Amino acid sequence: MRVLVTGAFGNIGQSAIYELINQGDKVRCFDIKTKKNVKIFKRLKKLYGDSIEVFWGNITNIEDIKKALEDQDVVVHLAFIIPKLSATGLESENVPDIAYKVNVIGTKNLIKAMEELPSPKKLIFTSSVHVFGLTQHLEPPRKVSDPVNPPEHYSRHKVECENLIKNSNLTWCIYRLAASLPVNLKLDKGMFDVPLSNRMEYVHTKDVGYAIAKGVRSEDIWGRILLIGGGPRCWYYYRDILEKVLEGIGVGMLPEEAFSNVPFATDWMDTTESEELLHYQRRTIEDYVEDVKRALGYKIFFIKLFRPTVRYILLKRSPYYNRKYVPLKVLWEGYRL
Ligand SMILES: O=c1ccn([C@@H]2O[C@H](COP(=O)(O)OP(=O)(O)O[C@H]3O[C@H](CO)[C@@H](O)[C@H](O)[C@H]3O)[C@@H](O)[C@H]2O)c(=O)[nH]1
Repeated sequence: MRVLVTGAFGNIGQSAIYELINQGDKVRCFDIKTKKNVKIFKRLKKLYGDSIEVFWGNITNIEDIKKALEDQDVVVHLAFIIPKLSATGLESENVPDIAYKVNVIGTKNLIKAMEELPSPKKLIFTSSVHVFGLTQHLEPPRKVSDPVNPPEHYSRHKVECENLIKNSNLTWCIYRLAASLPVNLKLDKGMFDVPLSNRMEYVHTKDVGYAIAKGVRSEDIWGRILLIGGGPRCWYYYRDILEKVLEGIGVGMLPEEAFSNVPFATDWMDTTESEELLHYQRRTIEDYVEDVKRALGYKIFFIKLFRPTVRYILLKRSPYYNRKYVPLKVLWEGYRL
């Protein structure tokens, strides 16, 4: 199959490309031409040869999309400005107008361009658990039949896009993703915005890529909204996820007072249907930590060596950590080489 992937060089995009090519599909990547994306494409081209091509373009320009759509069978639409750990370096909540243009107008353009084709194509769109809103007071897990209640620009954009897609004449499937962290993890101050006691389902980016690749070839997913998460064994509190990652890379867990206590829009989800259809739940958070360690390589030695300094720098980035001086005990906690 020929698959057009928008936002191909982001976190989920790169995982999807790998799995699509692995199952024998040809991938056309649609993304903005930045230095970083050009570098990623060069690396992927070396690995995948004729199975991959690129179409540099802007999702806000419908003519770019029309050209990219030629001869494709399925579209996987990932291009979006997300709230945290965004590949673009922009965060939807800081630049809501720019984000709206890319997220909603971009999706509108894509739908319009696809609808104008002689035979409209299939579309997989990645939405997010965020659309359920702040649900910590409700009994988990979230079900697909639960109402949406988007609390921020990003999830309002997702709900608007979901509705546009549902009301289109395309053959569509919507994947609402749980928290899926990139393997090349950057620890930025956004990590402090989630309360440690917040429920959060984890899903490995490679498993999302696998679910997308399986979905492209599936007969059964169309017309459905699927909740895509790691399943009950990946039902965590944010504290568990963060602790595993920070311990794994040698930084060590940071004190509770550095974190927000305003609830965050993540939760556990009922993924029974998606797992039955796609059989994608293959990895756990432990696999992720190993992947992050591998990606960091020798840098882990230096993180461990300079652990108190790294902890100091991180804590000073927290908008919630009000202490003028970070106690030595906090900085040196768990230090060993
Ligand atoms: O105008 C733009 C802005 C962004 N992008 C690309 O979109 C991708 C976004 O990637 P990233 O920021 O790493 O996001 P992901 O973690 O991959 O986000 C995926 O998963 C999210 C849910 O977790 C969804 O909201 C997103 O749509 C989906 O791309 C990148 O390649 C960007 O270059 C564009 O093509 N055009």
